[in-house]
Amino acid sequence: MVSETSSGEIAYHKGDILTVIGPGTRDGEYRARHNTTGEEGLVSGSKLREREALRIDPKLSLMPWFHGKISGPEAVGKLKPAEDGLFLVRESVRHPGDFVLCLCFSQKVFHYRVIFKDKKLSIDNKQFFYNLIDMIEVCPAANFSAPGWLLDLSKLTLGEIIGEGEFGAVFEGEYAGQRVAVKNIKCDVTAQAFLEETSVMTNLHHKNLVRLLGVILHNGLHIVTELMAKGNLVNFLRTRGRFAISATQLLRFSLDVCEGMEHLESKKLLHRDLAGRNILVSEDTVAKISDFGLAKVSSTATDNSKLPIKWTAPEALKNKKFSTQSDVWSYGVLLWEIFSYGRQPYPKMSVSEVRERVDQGYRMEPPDECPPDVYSIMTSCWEMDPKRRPSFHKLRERVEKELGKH
Ligand SMILES: Nc1ncnc2c1ncn2[C@@H]1O[C@H](COP(=O)(O)OP(=O)(O)OP(=O)(O)O)[C@@H](O)[C@H]1O
Repeated sequence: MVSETSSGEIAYHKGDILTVIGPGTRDGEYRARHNTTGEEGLVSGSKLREREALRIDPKLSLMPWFHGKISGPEAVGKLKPAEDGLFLVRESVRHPGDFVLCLCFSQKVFHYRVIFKDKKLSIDNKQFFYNLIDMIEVCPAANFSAPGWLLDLSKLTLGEIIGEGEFGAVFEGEYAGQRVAVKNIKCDVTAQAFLEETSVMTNLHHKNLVRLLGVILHNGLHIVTELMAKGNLVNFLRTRGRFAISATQLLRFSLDVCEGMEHLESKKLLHRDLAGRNILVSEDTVAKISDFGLAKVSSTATDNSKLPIKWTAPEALKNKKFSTQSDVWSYGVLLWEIFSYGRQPYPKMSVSEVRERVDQGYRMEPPDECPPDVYSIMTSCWEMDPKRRPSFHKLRERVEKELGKH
């Protein structure tokens, strides 16, 4: 996502950490990405100070994954049980000063040597980092976990089609004895973009985030996730309705989604397409967020015309300013969907009308029989000024409190 001020300069405060990603348009200027907001833009070199390489101290709590100078077999011992995605970084015994990343996949531990070139670190010689913390934050997510998450085609059995997405059909299936959902993406370009984005999902484990098991490269790309037997939340609510679903259940769904979003917030990850259609319901009626990390694929590949206008915050529509706060706006709309039992937001209004009127301060009425405190949570998510919207952490507390009353 590229979001910049009108002059193309990146917005930052003193002390923020930026990653230089290339030269700027003028001498002494760089293109940089903000490590926290993810924004990209230009910055003058005179404003930058190189972040010092962090001293490698095994006690440093910022790096619980750093285990100092230990041998390969010792690392394997520490990574037991070898759960997929579990990793540590060690200093090589044979080559002191060299670092090795040890990553578990499929009961095995893979050792990747960390390349040190021009005072920078890399795993793949493509992306370079000033220190291990930055590398670990990005690498398992972006570069080498995706190949590690390749599943075995022979263990997959495909069943019926259970859904149809923008990029292809979704099948029910079984993988190594587990019930799964499989999304098949045939278009090469889209598949490549998805493959890069799914690596974000591999690192996220939370009870309210749909779990990605891995991918299969065959006939395009197959994305294998846990099966969410009760389908998407909007259909779930519409087909059962207010006589079958209690207000407590609606609050439980609201809390489920909020907890999932709080987890993304804590990892500084954005969803960008939070909406009822992207929430799935499990066999035991737990709501989980899907398509996180994937939303970027559609928003970078397309222009504004593809944005889900009715769910997108005004500043994101206007200046592409996506942030956790713009996800909070969408969460407010999602709450409205939940409490109206799956109605389309801004009923009877066209998207252009919504855009214009919301900008002028119009907000949706509460759904029928919506508890006033829940409506007040929604409207707090729809503050025009993103800074005035609550965090997901705060929202979780408010929804929990509401649930306590039921
Ligand atoms: N893990 C799953 N378990 C059960 N059903 C699923 C699962 N994933 C998707 N589905 C079903 O398939 C439908 C389409 O899903 P998909 O994520 O492809 O759609 P989408 O929201 O259009 O996403 P995208 O825009 O990424 O293609 C969902 O609405 C849901 O009914």
